[in-house]
Amino acid sequence: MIELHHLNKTYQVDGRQVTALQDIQLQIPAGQIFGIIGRSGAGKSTLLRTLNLLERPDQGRVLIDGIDATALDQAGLRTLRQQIGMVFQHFNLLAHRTVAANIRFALELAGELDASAMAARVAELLALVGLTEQAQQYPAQLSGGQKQRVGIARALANQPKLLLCDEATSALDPQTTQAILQLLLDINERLGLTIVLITHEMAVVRAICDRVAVIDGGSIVEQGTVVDVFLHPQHAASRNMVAEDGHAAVLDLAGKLHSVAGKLLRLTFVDAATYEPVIAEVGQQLASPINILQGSVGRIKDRPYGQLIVGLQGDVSAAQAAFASRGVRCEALAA
Ligand SMILES: Nc1ncnc2c1ncn2[C@@H]1O[C@H](COP(=O)(O)OP(=O)(O)OP(=O)(O)O)[C@@H](O)[C@H]1O
Repeated sequence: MIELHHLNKTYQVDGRQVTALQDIQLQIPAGQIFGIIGRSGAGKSTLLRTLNLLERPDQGRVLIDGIDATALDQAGLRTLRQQIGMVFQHFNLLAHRTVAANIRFALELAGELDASAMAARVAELLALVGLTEQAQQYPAQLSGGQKQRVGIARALANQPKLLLCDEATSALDPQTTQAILQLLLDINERLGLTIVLITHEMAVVRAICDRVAVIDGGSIVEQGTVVDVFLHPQHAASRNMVAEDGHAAVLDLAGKLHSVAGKLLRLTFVDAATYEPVIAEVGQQLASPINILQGSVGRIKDRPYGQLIVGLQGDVSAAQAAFASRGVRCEALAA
């Protein structure tokens, strides 16, 4: 478990103060994939770097499994950092070392294994990220996705309990992004390690995260499960992020449907309800037609969801009760 308590960070730029982090309060459960999403300049990198104290907060505490990282001496910090791997947007590989030697470098720095143990560990890591065949190639001979696989293998070399990902897929095309996200998901499930990632894309959060915090202007403006934040964003910054992931219509439609007769409802289906003929059943039960006006379906991590705006001629409370009894959230919207 990682706990951030009242973190503040200000930079001095040309004699003026730039607030990068403002009273950050976060709890990141062990074993989860936790996303921090925000626009450029929101404070994501600064926040991520406070987790391994690459950036020291001006105020506040960073607790990792109950240990206050901000109070550690240099030796304590070195030990802590060995338990934290980091993956970078631009890979940060050593150009003159082969793939295997790039991964081995992390083991050499830790200095805990002899040569044969290092070779065995490197082979294991290459297999984990699917690069056994490329072991003797140099970074310049690799695709972006392969470079990031090396970056991930290197970050995992010393068996960290926490992996920090700094826009790990932002330099990759959409297909490669999906492959790298699946690799991170696989690693999280197989090794049980906690992953904290920063991104400016809700699609990344939706694909693999369990929980998400939205950062805006250096403050956390919203946090929760991805299902809650994605389907019911409360803050304007979160709504914009969701909208950019192609979910705008359902979120913003309500105000544009003045001409529709009846009441407007937003229905949210998650998991099993997604596959049931709920609309038809409720329409029959209430003996009033339900008119589908707009909709969106997809997946949040491994969970199917659907969100519909419907028009209803009948009684809203009865409809809400009927939908609730079938596991569907139903909100009345102001038309
Ligand atoms: N070393 C620094 N010196 C001065 N100002 C900084 C420094 N690092 C960050 N900042 C400022 O702090 C604020 C937050 O920056 P940060 O890099 O954390 O944001 P970000 O959300 O990661 O942005 P991006 O997605 O563009 O990387 C910005 O206003 C930035 O200009």
